[in-house]
Amino acid sequence: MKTLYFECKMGAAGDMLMAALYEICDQKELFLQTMNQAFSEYGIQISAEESKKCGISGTHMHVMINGEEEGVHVHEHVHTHTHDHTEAEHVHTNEHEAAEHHHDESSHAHTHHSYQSVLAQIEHLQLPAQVKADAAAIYRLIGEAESAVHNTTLEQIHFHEVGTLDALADVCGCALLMYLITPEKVFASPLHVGSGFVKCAHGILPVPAPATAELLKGIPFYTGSIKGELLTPTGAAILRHYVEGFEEMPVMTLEHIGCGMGQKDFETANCVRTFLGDVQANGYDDKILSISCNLDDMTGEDISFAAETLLNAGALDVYTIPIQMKKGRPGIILTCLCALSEKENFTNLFFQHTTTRGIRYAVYERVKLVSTFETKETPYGKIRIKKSSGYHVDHEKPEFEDLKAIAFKQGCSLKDVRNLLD
Ligand SMILES: O=C([S-])c1cc(C(=O)S)c[n+]([C@@H]2O[C@H](COP(=O)(O)O)[C@@H](O)[C@H]2O)c1
Ligand code: NI
Repeated sequence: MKTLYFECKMGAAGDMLMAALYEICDQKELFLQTMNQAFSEYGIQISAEESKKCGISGTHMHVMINGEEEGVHVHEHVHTHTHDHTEAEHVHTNEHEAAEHHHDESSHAHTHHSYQSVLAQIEHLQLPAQVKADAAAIYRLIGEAESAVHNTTLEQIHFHEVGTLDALADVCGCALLMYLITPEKVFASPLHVGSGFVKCAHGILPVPAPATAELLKGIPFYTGSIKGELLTPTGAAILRHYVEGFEEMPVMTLEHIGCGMGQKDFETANCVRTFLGDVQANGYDDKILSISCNLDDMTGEDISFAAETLLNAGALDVYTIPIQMKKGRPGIILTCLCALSEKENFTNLFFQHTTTRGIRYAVYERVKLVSTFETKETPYGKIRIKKSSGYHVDHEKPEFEDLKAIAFKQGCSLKDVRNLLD
């Protein structure tokens, strides 16, 4: 089965995803021609250039607007641009601001885009209907996240950076490339979001930015030690729209590898990698590492902190088992499951956050069913249905986090929410 895997160990922004997809697309000329024709009326010119980071060669996508690169905002990983607006907060909810408007400031001219105006721009583009539908769905995700963050409605929100023309080009570019590549299955790694703060039109925001955090609901992500915004709202929305599962890379026979570069340089190569290949339809087998230690001198609070730290660092699972240790001491086994490649990282975390002086490793062979998601509409919102198949079985199950969110919001039982699906 033709499978696409996004490796987001350095997060993702729209331009990085577009570049990573461009590298694995075998219709590069057609892509550039279609995009440049569709966006010519906006003075946008898209080109692909070789970029090297840490000695690795990849592609950086240049989005030039009237001859200037990515005018209003930069899709790099530490956004240092500020807009010195006099308004304290920049989600505009006034009636008179329902259409686009501009601020002419001494330093720059800055446009705000309503959700409806972005949808109208997408509809007007000369792109295949499926591409426009995907781009609109991605902007709906961003719009819903924005309206949740600012406690307003889709009709009233105004986008700042995410509504600019270069962001629109990134979203449409990714949608067109996905259309040309046509993978049957799409997976991604858990997402590295970065840490610290980011400056943007709203002011200084914590990382992940609030809109990004909304978009991450139900998706495994981690912060890590790199300071800066690694995952942007646009990157998160594109991945949320296309990706069926955020997990370890399945066992696949590779055909193409892509490397999409960000603009900023870090000690670690700042890129999204794409892997396109064949995954056996029956499920897939791989190996995982189990790391354990016995503990008899940590408090419940400290053990819980250690477990949470391991999960935040990207562990596949963390659990404790009560045991009876020597000298009559009650204790626990703390176990973390992770990818083999993460052995050193998790070993360091075990020694840093527990009192243990030794840890044990076990490598397990694992088989997994192939999972896909479908979304069902209910009167109280969407519920994702996880479908798992392979090894002569087919299961389906509503996502518990979706059921829980609706049950809490409506003040009803989980059974009531499950009944909505009948
Ligand atoms: O444009 C808007 S409305 C916007 C909202 C938010 C919130 O978290 S709320 C954050 N940002 C920041 O702007 C850039 C956008 O980068 P893209 O690559 O997604 O276009 C980023 O730094 C966001 O954190 C914008
Ligand atoms: Ni503004």
